[in-house]
Amino acid sequence: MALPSTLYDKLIDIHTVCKPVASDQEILLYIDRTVLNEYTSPQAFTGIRNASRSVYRPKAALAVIDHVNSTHPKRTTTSSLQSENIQMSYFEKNCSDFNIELFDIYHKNQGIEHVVMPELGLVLPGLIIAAGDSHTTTYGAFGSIGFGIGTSDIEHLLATQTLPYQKLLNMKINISGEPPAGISAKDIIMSIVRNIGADGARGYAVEFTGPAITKMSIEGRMTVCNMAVECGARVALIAPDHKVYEYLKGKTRAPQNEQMDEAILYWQTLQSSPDAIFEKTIDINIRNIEPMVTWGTSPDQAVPITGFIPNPQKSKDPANQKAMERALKYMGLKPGTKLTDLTIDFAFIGSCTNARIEDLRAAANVLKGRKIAPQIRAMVVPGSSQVRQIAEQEGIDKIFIDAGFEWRQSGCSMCLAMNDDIIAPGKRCAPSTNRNFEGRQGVDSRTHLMSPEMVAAAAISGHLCDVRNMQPTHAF
Ligand SMILES: CC(C)[C@H](C(=O)O)[C@@H](O)C(=O)O
Ligand code: SF4
Repeated sequence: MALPSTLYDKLIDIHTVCKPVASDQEILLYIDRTVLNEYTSPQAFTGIRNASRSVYRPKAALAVIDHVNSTHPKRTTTSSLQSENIQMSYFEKNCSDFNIELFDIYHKNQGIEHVVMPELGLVLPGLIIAAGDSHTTTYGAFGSIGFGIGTSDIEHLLATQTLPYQKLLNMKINISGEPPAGISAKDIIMSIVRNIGADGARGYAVEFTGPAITKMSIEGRMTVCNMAVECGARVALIAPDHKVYEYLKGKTRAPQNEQMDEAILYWQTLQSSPDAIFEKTIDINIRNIEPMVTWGTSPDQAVPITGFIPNPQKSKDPANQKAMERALKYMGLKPGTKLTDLTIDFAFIGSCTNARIEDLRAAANVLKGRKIAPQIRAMVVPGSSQVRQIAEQEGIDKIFIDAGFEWRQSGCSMCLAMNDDIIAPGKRCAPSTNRNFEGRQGVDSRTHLMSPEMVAAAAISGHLCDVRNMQPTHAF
């Protein structure tokens, strides 16, 4: 009889090509798929070229332009900056030289890699997907192991379809309780990150379990797994269930017909054994959580919207006290200020955390028939060109435009400001993204992370605001 083991251990086991030898703790792991972007892949391709190697399984890779491209509503050869064009054309050359399928900015499937992969059905339960981007953890929503790798690992992966890998410990985060009305998956993961800290899950593969997860949509689960990396988890996992199978049915790149039936039979076996051992278990009840907002420069520096800017003097840990003081200074904030008193300059709905169609619908529910505050610049950057198209079919673009938002093309955009979507120094932004590091949205920019519904509410009122006080005017 097989030993009890976690889903993570089982998947790593199935993919192990070689066990560690002697004192070396690393195993050699088979990787099923990867997704490449123009920003983290160039050196990997250069390395392969310099060593006269080829890509071992080009069909196991998909390439997407997302990080640096312009999101200007009209896509032309001149809409991006010159440096961006150079990066994009080098990527195009690499993909064509090594036979890798590429979605360039004119392709109907272009978008943020972590939105594109699932929507095509390329993320399947039981797969291991490694990619040059830390938010590859998103794929855990499908019971797939996804993790981020550096550029030399991308080279190794492309050349061999394997990676040397150090196994992680197992952590279970069990989420119980009914979420109160007006609470989204983003609020749940933000409150977990706040609770366990920015490195609370460092060294662990986290499996999320519990009734709140079972009830959550696949999009919500993606948001949770996406942000799990913000508490240090290199792998996030949710055991696949019927919602995953339903989501995948009919997706262009997913198995079709009998192959799908067969796949589901296998996927049903992908569960942690009931008596599996997790090195750490955390129980979180979400019965009382509130919409969350970050006040500082790390995703764990967050408070409920009904709260106040915290006082570093109250922290017992001197290192934390210092970090809080620095964050307050950078953010231009004073302890004791009411969160809802903070006025904003920008509102941004985008990123691989919260720019799927479900997120756009949720924000549009709040915005319909309302106008954003006059001093604010607001933009929606759909997670993918497909999301953009669906939104246009549903008339969501009009709701955003009527409210005063710019309706842009897809990309990472203002999530990390590598193109020309940049927040000016000292300005405050309410985005639906996942990182609020210093300079993340532009030099000296100030970021308050929140859910897309909360971004919509902030854009309307001109300051941080509790979306629960703003009745939706519409429901999709
Ligand atoms: C640019 C890339 C290396 C980075 C990541 O790995 O996550 C980016 O996508 C981010 O979100 O910070
Ligand atoms: S949208 Fe943001 S978090 Fe996601 S891959 Fe792009 S830069 Fe990274």
